[in-house]
Amino acid sequence: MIEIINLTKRYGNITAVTDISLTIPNGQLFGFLGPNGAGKTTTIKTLVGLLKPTLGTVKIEGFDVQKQPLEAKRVVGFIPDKPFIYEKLTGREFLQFIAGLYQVEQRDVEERITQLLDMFELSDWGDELVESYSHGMRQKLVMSAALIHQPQVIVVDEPMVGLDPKGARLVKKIFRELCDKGTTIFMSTHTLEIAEQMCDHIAIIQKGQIIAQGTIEGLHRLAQTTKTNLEDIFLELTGGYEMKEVIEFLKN
Ligand SMILES: Nc1ncnc2c1ncn2[C@@H]1O[C@H](COP(=O)(O)OP(=O)(O)OP(=O)(O)O)[C@@H](O)[C@H]1O
Repeated sequence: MIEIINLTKRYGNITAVTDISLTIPNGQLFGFLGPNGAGKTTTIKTLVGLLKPTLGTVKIEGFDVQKQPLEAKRVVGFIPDKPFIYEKLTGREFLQFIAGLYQVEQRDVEERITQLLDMFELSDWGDELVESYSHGMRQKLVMSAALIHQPQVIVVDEPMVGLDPKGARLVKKIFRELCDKGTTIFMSTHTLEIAEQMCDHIAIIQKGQIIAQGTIEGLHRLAQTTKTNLEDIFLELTGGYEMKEVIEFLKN
């Protein structure tokens, strides 16, 4: 479970996030949808303890991310949009390194790595250096690393950007299976159709404020029946050109 309570984040004079509150229950695949610069990454970095809120509180599985950072970090897996990976390690070595940081029981590490490489279709690449990986393979390796300690909550920034359609469908399947087993996923995206294809519940952020939230059906209804500017926002968010192929593939 994730709780965001009256979160505000300012950078100097710029207010990136203004008083947002959200509760995401266990097992939900939650979509955080908004155009560029809306405040998605700022919220995500606050959620995982990389930024300190100006005001408000963020809790992961009941742990206050500011006051109980170690407890919170133990139960969360973070997949950033611009990940850092050690190029001179093999995929397997990178996962061993991350398992060490999370203090995964030594006797479980190899089995877990084998499972993850298999799950993300990287088994043939586990012993190759990361520097030889494609962008999509790196992304799948970073996702494997975020799952190594079997977190109850996953926070992921724009997971589909840079994946090819096959990779996107694999990630969609893995996320759904994780949620079905009770994992909570908080996922940002700037593409309405990605949110539509993947998420149980969506909140729309614009200029740092939540302007609507609900199921995708509920949001479409709201866009048609009220005098909000939701329709314009939907137009802005609908199918970024670069995502068209991925979206088509996800629909099947
Ligand atoms: N380190 C920073 N210093 C100053 N302003 C920042 C900083 N990081 C973000 N901002 C500003 O805060 C606002 C929200 O940015 P943020 O990166 O959270 O948006 P986003 O929704 O993730 O956008 P994108 O989809 O482009 O990644 C923007 O106006 C941005 O310029």
